[in-house]
Amino acid sequence: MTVQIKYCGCQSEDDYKLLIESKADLIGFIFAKSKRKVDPTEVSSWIEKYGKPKKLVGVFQNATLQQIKDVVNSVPIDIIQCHGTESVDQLKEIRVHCNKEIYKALPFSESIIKEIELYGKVADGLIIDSVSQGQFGGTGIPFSWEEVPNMMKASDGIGITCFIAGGIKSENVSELMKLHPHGIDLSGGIEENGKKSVQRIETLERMIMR
Ligand SMILES: O=C(O)c1ccccc1N[C@@H]1O[C@H](COP(=O)(O)O)[C@@H](O)[C@H]1O
Repeated sequence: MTVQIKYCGCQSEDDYKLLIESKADLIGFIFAKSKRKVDPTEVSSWIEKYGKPKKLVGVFQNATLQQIKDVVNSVPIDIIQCHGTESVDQLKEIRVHCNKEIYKALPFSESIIKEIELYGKVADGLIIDSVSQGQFGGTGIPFSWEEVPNMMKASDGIGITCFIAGGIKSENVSELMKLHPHGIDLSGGIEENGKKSVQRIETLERMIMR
């Protein structure tokens, strides 16, 4: 199976131009509290200007249904990524009201297989990310990847795509690829001075050889 690539944290018109030309399957925008947070109106203007050749993801963290609806009504995203402590029932409610695919980010922990089995029944995709110093999302720090094969097996068992996130970059992506993740999700690892970097993206994509 070909690995899916998601590049997240698109912050500017220049980032968007670069990412739509990349090998990414998915491009993510952060609508949660973050140094990468973007304004929906600005995002819409980039999409209008350059088109939408990739699937677009909106990232939220414990947002209210109304906050999510406000973004979905103004930006043509395909997927809502819930990157907080949203419950299974909240995901169901978001799906009913927003009519979009739902991805759930799960913090890597000892109970990750149980979490995959629980959330995999309601989400369309899962993202396993690291937690560092209470921060979840955009940490730039990888978790320990030994469990990746078991996580993929558990996700295969329920027929769901599972991405690995957290501190992935060209220097460590080969190690991760040997464990055959369904998808990889990167933000900081393709940035230089807070902007998406063509060199970093090209180097990473050479390592993946997709
Ligand atoms: O990137 C952020 O700033 C962010 C903020 C809040 C929630 C999620 C966020 N990003 C997600 O973090 C991972 C990748 O991060 P990194 O490669 O370690 O920098 C990815 O799932 C993004 O969607």
